[in-house]
Amino acid sequence: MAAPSQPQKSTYDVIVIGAGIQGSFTAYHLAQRHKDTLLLEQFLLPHSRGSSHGQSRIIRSAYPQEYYSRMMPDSFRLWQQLEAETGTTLYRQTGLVVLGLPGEPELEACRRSLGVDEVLDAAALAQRFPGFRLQAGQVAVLDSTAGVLFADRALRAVQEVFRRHGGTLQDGEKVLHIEPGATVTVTTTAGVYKAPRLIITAGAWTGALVEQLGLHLPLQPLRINVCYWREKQPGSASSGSVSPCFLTLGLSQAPHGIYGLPSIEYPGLMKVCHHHGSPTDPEKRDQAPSSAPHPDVAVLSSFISSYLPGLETQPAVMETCLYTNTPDEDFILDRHPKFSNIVIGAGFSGHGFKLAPVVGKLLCELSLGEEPSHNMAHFAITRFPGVLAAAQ
Ligand SMILES: Cc1cc2nc3c(=O)[nH]c(=O)nc-3n(C[C@H](O)[C@H](O)[C@H](O)COP(=O)(O)OP(=O)(O)OC[C@H]3O[C@@H](n4cnc5c(N)ncnc54)[C@H](O)[C@@H]3O)c2cc1C
Ligand SMILES: O=C(O)[C@@H]1CCCC=N1
Repeated sequence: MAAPSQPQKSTYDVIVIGAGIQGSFTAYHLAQRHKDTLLLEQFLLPHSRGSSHGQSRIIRSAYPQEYYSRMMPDSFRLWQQLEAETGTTLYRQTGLVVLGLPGEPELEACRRSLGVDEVLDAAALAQRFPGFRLQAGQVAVLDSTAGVLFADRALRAVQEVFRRHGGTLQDGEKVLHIEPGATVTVTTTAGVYKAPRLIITAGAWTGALVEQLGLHLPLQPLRINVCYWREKQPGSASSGSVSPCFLTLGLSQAPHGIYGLPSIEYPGLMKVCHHHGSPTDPEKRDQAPSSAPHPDVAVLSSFISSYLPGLETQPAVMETCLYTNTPDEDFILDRHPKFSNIVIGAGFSGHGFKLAPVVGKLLCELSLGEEPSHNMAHFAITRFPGVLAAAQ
């Protein structure tokens, strides 16, 4: 006979909506500060419907924008802390090469962000990493700190520590309504909860959730094809032990950028993706016909023939994932302009995973009314005009 069910607890110090990597790290920091925290997730965990699933993500210090590169030491430190707390390996150092043209402003900014850097020309790159072929005049900047984060494992680890610190994670429970006020009331498919503070980290669903709070954020969800490409000779081009991650900056063949990771999750298959996708509604992402032409795959095939000749030019595996882009591709980490006890973390624009430990810390600090530990100027909601035009 089932035990009689406990009356459901309904009041917390903080409620966090969305248990992707950003919401989970936010909840982790709150629980470590002894805040009684409820983390709500609409899908049963683990799931592959948002942005944080899959085996791998790039972590790197090289960033064209110094406000991200300055956060990276803190982020590496917090990832290591999570590894120690859970006794799991979450990161493999592989190095990363940034491919571009010498003098190109973003590439030069990346070089500066590294402090000490190493620049390889086509011949030096081919000698060091035989899988890569640069075109004449192009160079590669080497970030030796970079590597691969084991994404699914990391998400499990951070949620495990959150729970260990007394946090409550309820999955399969979708937030339907948010009532602002000194006490915020959150109604889900299963209950009603109250807290003096709310944090929204709902990924591609954030735009719709904050609309009901009178906020129109310029967030564009994109459907991304995650492509894996087979090595012509297994082990030749891209083995995880000898090959770095890469990304392109400012190459005319790939204006949005292309990035890749060595064969780690699927032996013999290298992950190479376009840093762009097609606009989508997260509720309708499965309705895209599978036979639709994939212009990004054509871009990738052409790039692979030129730059990674050891790979076959048709993808062996294709999965999907979501980006949520802002117009400037900078994050949104801010309080609601009218309801200061509601904090929003969104718009990670396809590069937020590596920084999630810091994002979580900043959202926790904002919510608790503390001085944020990094410069927040680039993440303000007010950089977008007219967001409150529809305010209640
Ligand atoms: C293909 C791909 C490659 C990437 N590569 C890199 C990389 O190499 N390096 C890097 O740093 N970053 C990378 N990123 C970006 C990174 O993965 C994302 O920035 C990050 O995962 C965003 O996390 P999130 O928590 O904001 O979103 P999500 O993981 O989508 O989490 C939001 C959660 O909120 C839940 N939710 C939404 N609405 C509700 C509701 N009403 N009620 C309850 N729950 C709700 C959702 O179900 C979801 O689980 C990549 C992203 C993709 C797609
Ligand atoms: O954030 C990252 O490092 C990756 C690679 C470059 C494009 C987006 N994500």
